[in-house]
Order: sequence, then structure tokens, then C-alpha cells
Amino acid sequence: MSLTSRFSLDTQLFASLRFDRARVVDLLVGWWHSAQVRRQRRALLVSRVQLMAVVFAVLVPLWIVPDVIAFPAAQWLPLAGMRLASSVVFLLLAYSHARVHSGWEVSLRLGVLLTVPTVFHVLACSVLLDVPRSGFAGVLLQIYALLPFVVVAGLAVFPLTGLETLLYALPIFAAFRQAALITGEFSLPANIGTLWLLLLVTGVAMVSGMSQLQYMIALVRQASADALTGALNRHAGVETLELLFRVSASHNTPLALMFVDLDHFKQINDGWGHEAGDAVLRGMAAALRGSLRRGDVLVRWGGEEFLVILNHTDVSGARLVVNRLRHAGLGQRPDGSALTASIGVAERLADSAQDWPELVDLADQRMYAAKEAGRDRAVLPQHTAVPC
Ligand SMILES: Nc1nc2c(ncn2[C@@H]2O[C@H](COP(=O)(O)OP(=O)(O)OP(=O)(O)O)[C@@H](O)[C@H]2O)c(=O)[nH]1
Repeated sequence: MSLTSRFSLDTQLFASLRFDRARVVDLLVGWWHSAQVRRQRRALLVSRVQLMAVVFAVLVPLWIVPDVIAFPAAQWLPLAGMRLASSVVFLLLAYSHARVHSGWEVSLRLGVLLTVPTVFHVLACSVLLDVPRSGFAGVLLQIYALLPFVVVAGLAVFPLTGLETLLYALPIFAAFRQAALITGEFSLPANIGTLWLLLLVTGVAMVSGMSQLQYMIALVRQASADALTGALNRHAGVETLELLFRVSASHNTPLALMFVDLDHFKQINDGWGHEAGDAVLRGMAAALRGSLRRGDVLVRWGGEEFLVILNHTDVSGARLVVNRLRHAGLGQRPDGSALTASIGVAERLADSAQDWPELVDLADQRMYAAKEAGRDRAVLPQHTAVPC
């Protein structure tokens, strides 16, 4: 990799670490995360859950030793049973299959990891109700009281959105209140400082989770972006298309594809040089992006060929996008004339496509039909030609 392209990649990485409104919303709720970000985040969350589960599976039973030293058998025996049971659940989590298929599966695993210490805390408070708060037992009781803080602080190691951190923290808050009610220590004025501290730890965990998420999104974007145009590269495009096709087929929703190929692009390279050709490609990608919705996906398929994936879009929706492109234009050639493209459109339902390669083939064939019909036009399913 040349020094300039390396520099430009680094610049892109740091640019995507800057905040703007869309990025903050992405970090707070995550509705618009791309297929790549979702997949990487699932893998990262699962591996972190496994790591934490191993740590807890080892540490939790080790605490039986101080329990035995500090508490009478009536207390340490049930505690030891709870610790061993917790350790079994952690071991199951640690050795469960690393490959997960859905976000729900990941949420469930993380939920179990957090629920075990939370439930343990509430039950331990009932078990330890009558233990005198003096000497070593008193010290241990104070450490037990800190468990909700440890669990909330533990959220900081996961790349979660702000909303997710809050949703995972709320049951821990409820457990903290329940434990205080059991021990008879719950009164709002007396607990206000402790609650404030718990909120503060939640806030820090939230910022930490969102920062990790932001860094992960930046790395995924860098790995899946075409360095010249910023569109998805072909590898990431195929992954996205594969996923969206599968989802569209299982929910029976429409999925349209636009195959966009610039007209007479070679003349630009030959007449004005490769740099001018690159600038035209960059401008064209920016113009395409400007005419698309946020959920649409722009892929650089190769050279001067782009693929636009229009999720939840039928043929009439794709026709609207084609018309919008026609009005907005694709930019200019170096001589100032309008840049034009030939476009082929295919749609999963209208074309009864069985898989994504068939959909790409159909869009590609229609793009060639548009070239043969004189360029500067789009061919849609049922072979309706729309001049661009
Ligand atoms: N500047 C630049 N040129 C590229 C890039 N990738 C591919 N090309 C050029 O794109 C041109 C594509 O030429 P052709 O396939 O003949 O297509 P065309 O000239 O657009 O002709 P039609 O598609 O038939 O209208 C070739 O000259 C490639 O070298 C790139 O990243 N930058």
C-alpha cells in the first residue's frame, strides 16, 4: 500500500471517529447499523460474554473460602450452593457455541451473564440477613453490597449502544432496590448517595460501551469501504446482498437492485488522464449517495460499475429512484457535459429470482440492454426502458 493511500485510509478512520448527529444516533440506538457492523458486533459481544463467563466461573466458587471463614454454616452452605450453581451457568455460557445467528441470541447470552450475579445478590441478601455486621463478616457484607456496582461497571467492556446499556442496567437497579428492601435499608434519603453513584457508574459504562462501538464501526467501515469512492467494496457488498436477499426471501418482502455502469468512461481516462477519471468516479458516487435513502446500499462492483441495493423496494419504488437520479444527475465529465450511465434494474419478486447471483445477473443483462438501446437510460423488469 502506498504512503498516500495509507494516509488517506488513516484520515478516513479518524474522520469516522468524529461526532455528528447521525453518528450519535447510531451510537445511542443502533437502528441503522450496517450488516457488517451487526455481524462484527455480534461476534465481539459473544467473545466478550465468553471471556467474562470464564472469569466468573473461576472467581465465583473461589469466594466460598472467605464465606466459610466469615459466616456460620447456616449462611455459607446455601451461599456455596448458589456459587456452585452460578459457576455451572457461567461454564455453560463460556463453552456454548461461539457462532450465533441472531441479535436475540447474543442479547440472551449477555442477559444470562448479568442476571446470574443480580439474582445471586438478591438471594444472598436474604441469606445474610441475620449475620452480625462486625469483624471479617462485616467487611465481607460490605463487599457483598457492592455487587450491583460491579455488575453495572462490567457493562463497560461490551460494545453496546447507549439504549442497550440503559436497558441492561435497569433490572440491576431494580435488584439493588429489592435487596435494600430485604435488608430493611431502603429509604430514599439515606440511599440517595448510593443511587447517585450507581447512576454515575452506569453513565461511565454507557460512554465506554458507545466509544468501543464507535471505534468498531470505524474499523468495519474502513475494512468494507472502497478507498476511492467510499462506497462498499465488492466483498462487503456481496455479504450485504446475501444477507438482505435471505431476509427478503424469508419475509417475502421486495428487494430491488440497480446495476449502474457509466457511459464512455474510457474516453475520460484516455482524454484527460486517470486522475480525472478517479475524480469523476468520486463525484458520481457522491451524486448517487445524494439520491438514495439512508437504508439503501451503494456498492462499487468493479471499475466504473456500481450496484445499488434497494431494500424493501419494489419495481415502482426503483422507478422512483431512477427518476430521482435522472433529475439530480450523476455529475459532469471533464469537458462540462453531463455524465450519463446505463442502468439495469431487477427485483426479487417481479423476477422470481431464486438467489442473489441470479438477481445481479438479471440487473447486469438489463444494463447491457440499456447500453445496446443507446446508453443513458434504464431498463426495468418487463423491459420498460426509462431514458435517464
Ligand atoms: N480512472 C479510473 N478508471 C478506471 C477505474 N477502474 C476502471 N477504470 C477504467 O474504466 C474503463 C472502462 O471502460 P469500458 O469497459 O470500455 O467502458 P466505457 O468506456 O464506459 O464504455 P461503455 O460502458 O460501453 O459505455 C477502462 O478504461 C478502465 O481502465 C478506476 O478506479 N479509476
